[in-house]
Amino acid sequence: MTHTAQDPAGRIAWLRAEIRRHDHAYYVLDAPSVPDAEYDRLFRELQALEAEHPELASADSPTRRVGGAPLPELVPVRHAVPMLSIRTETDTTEQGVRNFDARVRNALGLDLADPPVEYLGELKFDGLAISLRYEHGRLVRAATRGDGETGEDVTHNVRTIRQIPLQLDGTAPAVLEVRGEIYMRRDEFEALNARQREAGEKVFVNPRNAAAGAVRQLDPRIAARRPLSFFAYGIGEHAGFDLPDTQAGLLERLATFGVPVCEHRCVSAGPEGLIAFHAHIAALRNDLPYDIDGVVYKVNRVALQRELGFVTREPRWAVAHKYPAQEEITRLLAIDVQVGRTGALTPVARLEPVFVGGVTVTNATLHNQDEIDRKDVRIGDWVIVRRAGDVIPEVVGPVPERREGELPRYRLLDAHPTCPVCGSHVVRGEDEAVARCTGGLFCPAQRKQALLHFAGRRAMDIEGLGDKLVDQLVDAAIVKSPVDLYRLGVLALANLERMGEKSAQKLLAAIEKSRHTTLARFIFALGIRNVGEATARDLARHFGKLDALIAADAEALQQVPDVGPVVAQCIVEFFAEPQNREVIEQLRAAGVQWEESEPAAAPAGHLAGQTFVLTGTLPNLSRDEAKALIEAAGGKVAGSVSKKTDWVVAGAEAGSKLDKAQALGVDIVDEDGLRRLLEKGASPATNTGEEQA
Ligand SMILES: NC(=O)c1ccc[n+]([C@@H]2O[C@H](COP(=O)([O-])OP(=O)(O)OC[C@H]3O[C@@H](n4cnc5c(N)ncnc54)[C@H](O)[C@@H]3O)[C@@H](O)[C@H]2O)c1
Ligand SMILES: [Zn+2]
Repeated sequence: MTHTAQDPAGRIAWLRAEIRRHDHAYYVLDAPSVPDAEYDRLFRELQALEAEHPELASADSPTRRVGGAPLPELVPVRHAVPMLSIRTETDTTEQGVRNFDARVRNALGLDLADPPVEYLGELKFDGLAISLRYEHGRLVRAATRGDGETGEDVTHNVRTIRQIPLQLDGTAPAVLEVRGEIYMRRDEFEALNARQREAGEKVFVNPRNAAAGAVRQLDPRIAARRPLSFFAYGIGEHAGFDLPDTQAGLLERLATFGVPVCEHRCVSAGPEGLIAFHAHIAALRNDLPYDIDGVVYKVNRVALQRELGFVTREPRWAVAHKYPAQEEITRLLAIDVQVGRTGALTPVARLEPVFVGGVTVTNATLHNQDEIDRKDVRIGDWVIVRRAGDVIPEVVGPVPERREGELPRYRLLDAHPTCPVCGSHVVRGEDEAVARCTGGLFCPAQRKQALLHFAGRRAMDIEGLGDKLVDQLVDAAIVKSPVDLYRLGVLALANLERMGEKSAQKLLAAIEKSRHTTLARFIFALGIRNVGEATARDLARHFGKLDALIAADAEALQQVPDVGPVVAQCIVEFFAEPQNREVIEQLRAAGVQWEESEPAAAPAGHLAGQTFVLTGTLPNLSRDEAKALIEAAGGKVAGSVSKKTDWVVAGAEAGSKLDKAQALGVDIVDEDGLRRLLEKGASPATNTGEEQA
C-alpha cells in the first residue's frame, strides 16, 4: 500500500505502522527485517511529514519513543534516569556539524560575540546500550535500554563479559550507573559465524544482532560463548560521586575505575574540530576492529548539558552524525559462478547496483550451495548486502516479506552441471560444501595452479618454474596445459620479460630432465584432488602401471591402503574426464616416461579384503601398531567409517566414528576382539613359535 503526497495522513499512518513493525523485529526479537539504512529512510520520511503537518502529530508516534518493549521472559528494571536515543543529523556534509552548533548556541541564547561552545567527539558504537549499576563498587545489576524507561535485567549474561569489571577499581561511589555499549568485534563475529556455519546453525546478520541476541538470552552459557566487548560513554543514576565538569573528564574518570573507554575521542572548541574528527574517523573506520555507524558530538560541559536538557526521546546536547550504511537492500538479479584456481565453483550474486559501505556494489559472494540453502536466497529476491571494514561484500540474507510470489530455489549443480569455463563435469562430494570442476589438467581457470603443482619439487620437479613464470607463460597464452611445457622452445621463452637466453636454456634443460620421472611423481603431479604424495606412492606401488590405475573402479582403488571412498571417488572422477585423459596421452606422446612394474601382489593373509577403522585409544596398542598388525594380516585400515567398513576397533574416548559405526550397524570390537581376529586365522606354526619363545 502506498500513499501519495496528497494523502499525508494515510502515508503517516502507514509509516508509523511499518516502523513499529520494524522496531519490534529489531528491538524485541533482535532479528531486523530490513537494514538500518532502509529503516532510517522511513523514519526520516515520517519525521519530515510530521514536521510539515503538526496537526497530525501524535504522542505515540515512533518518532517520540525510544526502542522497544522489554521481553516478557526477562525481569523488568526501571531506570531512575531514562536511557535516551540520540538525534541523527541527516545532513552528511560539514553542514551537519554546523546545524548542531547553531541549534546549541541558539538554545543557550548565545550570539556571535560569545566564545565557541566546547564539544566532545566520540565514536558511535554499533551495539547494544546497557546500564551497569555498581553499588559500593560492586556490579549489582545490568539492564538493557528497553523503551528507555524500563529495561530488562540481563545481569546473568553481562557477568560473563570479561571486559566488564565485577568490581570497580579504586574508591568507588555508593551508587554509579555506568552506561555504554556492548558490542562484538568484527573478527569475533566472523569467527562466531564460521563456527555456526560449521555446526550447520544459523549465521548472524551483523555483530550488533549477534551481541544483542547474546545479551538478551535467558541462558548465560550462550552469552558466555559469544565473545563480547564493552565501551562506556556516560552515566545514569549516581550517589556519592564527585561528578566531573565535562564529558571528557567523565570518560577519564570512568577509565580510572577500570571500565573500558574508547581511545578515539576529541575535544573541540566550536564545530571546526568536529568536522576534522568526522573526516579522521571516516578514514579510520575500515581499520577499526569493530563496527561504528557514525560519530557522536556532545556538548562537553556538564553544566551546559543540564541547561539544554532533552526533548521527548533525545538530549538537545548530543547528535549522531552517521557514515554511509554498511548494510543496504537491493535486488538479486542473477547468480553467476566463478571457478577458482583449485576448481571450486563459487556462486556469486549479481546485484542491482547499490551504494553500501562507501562503494557501489554489483557482486557479492554467496560462498556455496549450503550457504544459499541456509539463507534461502532466491533469484529475484530483495536481499540485504553487507560491506563492513575491508571484508568483501556479502549477501546476508533475503527480505522474505518482500518476496513476490513463488521463486524457485537455486541449485548450483542444476544450473551448472558442467564447468562454465571448460565444460568438464562439475561434482560435489558427499560431505563437501564445495562443488568443483573435474577438468583439473585442462580447465583454464585452474591452469596456473595446475602447472605450479605439476612443476613442483615433489611432482615433476622442474626447477625454475615458479609462480611468476607460470603467470607469464599462461597470460601470454604460451602454455595452456602441462604438455605445452614439453613443446617449448628458446624462442617463445626469449620473448618473455626478464628472461635472458641463459635462463631460458636452463629452464628448458630442467623441463627436459623432468621427462624421466617415476610413476608416483607423475600421479602426484596430476593434481587429483585428495591425492597427496603418500597416496600417489601407494597407488603407484599397488597398480604398477598408469593404465591399470586409470582403469580401476572405486572398489579396486579402495584396496590400496589409506584410500577410502572419498579419495577413490576423486580419482574415478578425474580419470572419467576425457579431457584429462587426453592431456595424459599427450604427455606420454611428448616423451614423459617412467618405469612401470607389475602390480603389487594382492595382500595375503586371512584378513585380506576386510576394512578396519580405528577410533579412540586402545589400552596396549598404539594406533600405528594396531594398523601394522592389521595390514600384516592382509587387512586394510581406512580413515572413516562407511557401509564398506567391516570392523571398527574402538578404544577409550572413541568419538563420532563409533557413533557412525553404530548408526550403520558396523561390527565393533575392542582391543581383545581385534587380537582374536588377528589370531583366528594365524597359522598354528606361528602360534607355536610364539608360545615357545
Ligand atoms: N533495521 C531495523 O529494522 C531497525 C529498527 C529499529 C531501529 N533501527 C536502527 O536503530 C537506530 C535507532 O535506534 P536508537 O534509538 O537506539 O538510536 P541510535 O542507535 O541511533 O542512537 C542512540 C544509541 O546510540 C548508542 N551509542 C553508541 N555510541 C554512543 C556514544 N558514544 N554516546 C552515546 N550513545 C552511543 C547508544 O546505545 C544509544 O542508545 C537506527 O540506526 C536505526 O537504523 C533499525
Ligand atoms: Zn573447468
